[in-house]
Amino acid sequence: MKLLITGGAGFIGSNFVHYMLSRYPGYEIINVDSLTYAGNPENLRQVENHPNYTFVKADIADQAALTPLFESGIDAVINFAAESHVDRSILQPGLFVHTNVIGTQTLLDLSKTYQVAKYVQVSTDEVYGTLGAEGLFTEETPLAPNSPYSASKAGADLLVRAYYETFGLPAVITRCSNNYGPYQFPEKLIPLMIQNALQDKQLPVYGDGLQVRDWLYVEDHCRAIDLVLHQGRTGQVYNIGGSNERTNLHVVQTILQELGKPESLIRHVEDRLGHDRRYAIDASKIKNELGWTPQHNFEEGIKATIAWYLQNEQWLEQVVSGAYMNYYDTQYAKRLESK
Ligand SMILES: NC(=O)c1ccc[n+]([C@@H]2O[C@H](COP(=O)([O-])OP(=O)(O)OC[C@H]3O[C@@H](n4cnc5c(N)ncnc54)[C@H](O)[C@@H]3O)[C@@H](O)[C@H]2O)c1
Repeated sequence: MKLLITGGAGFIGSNFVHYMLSRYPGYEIINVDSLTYAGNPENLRQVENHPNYTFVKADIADQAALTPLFESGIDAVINFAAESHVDRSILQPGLFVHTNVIGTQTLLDLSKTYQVAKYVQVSTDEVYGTLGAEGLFTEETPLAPNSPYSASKAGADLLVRAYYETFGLPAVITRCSNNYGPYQFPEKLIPLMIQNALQDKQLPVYGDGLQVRDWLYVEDHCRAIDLVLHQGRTGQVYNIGGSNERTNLHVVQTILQELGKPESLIRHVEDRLGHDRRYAIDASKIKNELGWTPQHNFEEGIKATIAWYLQNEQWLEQVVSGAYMNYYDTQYAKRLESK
């Protein structure tokens, strides 16, 4: 089987490339990634010489660059490539429309033209908007995105649906909750807090920190996508979530405890604009239909994640020293000063 994976140099994509090459050594994998600040070739160093792995640096919205890859015969596309950080989408919505909407539409067109057998769109629970204290997102929950990021992902999901309905493209959508684990860029909550705590820097927590997220260890997400790729019914949406609801504050406190650092490092900062209060997933469809179950609970997964960052401090230093991270740090510094 020949797979085109996009965004494979990012957090979830690189975990998926590792997962697939070890689970299906005979599969051929082409990884297309434009290497934005979030894409890091170091994430794939261990597999770069694998005989069945090819890396292609390209923008998923660049049809001319992608056409020869599709001409070479692709069985399935798994689209991870995205601008993925909500805070950045508030600063630069246009970039999110370019990659998440136009990029997806470009992949859909090529998948249609070259008749790929399966197209998997990796989406997010954020397209459903926010929940109150009760309830869960099901696949029937109406889309109500609140950030430019989630709006661009919802736009992509609607295009995928339209290509299935209009052209019969064999497409399927997954909507997953918050992931954590190795290779996550340290602008996202868990690696950012680990990194700051290790350096005895303040840990900026938005608002009261009582926003709830449903955390899933990245390997469990990879296994879910593997099942959807091979067995998921086309035209369907599958929610993926770990039933690990935790407040952001609890997550930060857990990291501090694990690292033996004081809670006095926590600094509450002005809340994110339009910050969703609670996400929680009903994953019964993928569990009942495809037999998926998460294998990692939060307590064990967060320990493994912290251990990985401790063992890979060089990786952390390398990504943090990038210009974009410094730019981003200054945004945080401004927020801290504004309090
Ligand atoms: N991280 C999460 O918790 C989470 C949860 C649910 C769904 N998702 C979705 O999963 C996917 C992967 O998320 P992630 O956290 O790994 O993101 P990430 O930001 O870590 O990685 C994104 C990757 O896409 C690449 N990319 C960006 N723009 C591109 C373009 N125009 N052309 C080609 N490559 C481009 C980047 O270089 C990077 O390697 C995204 O689609 C995201 O919406 C993420």
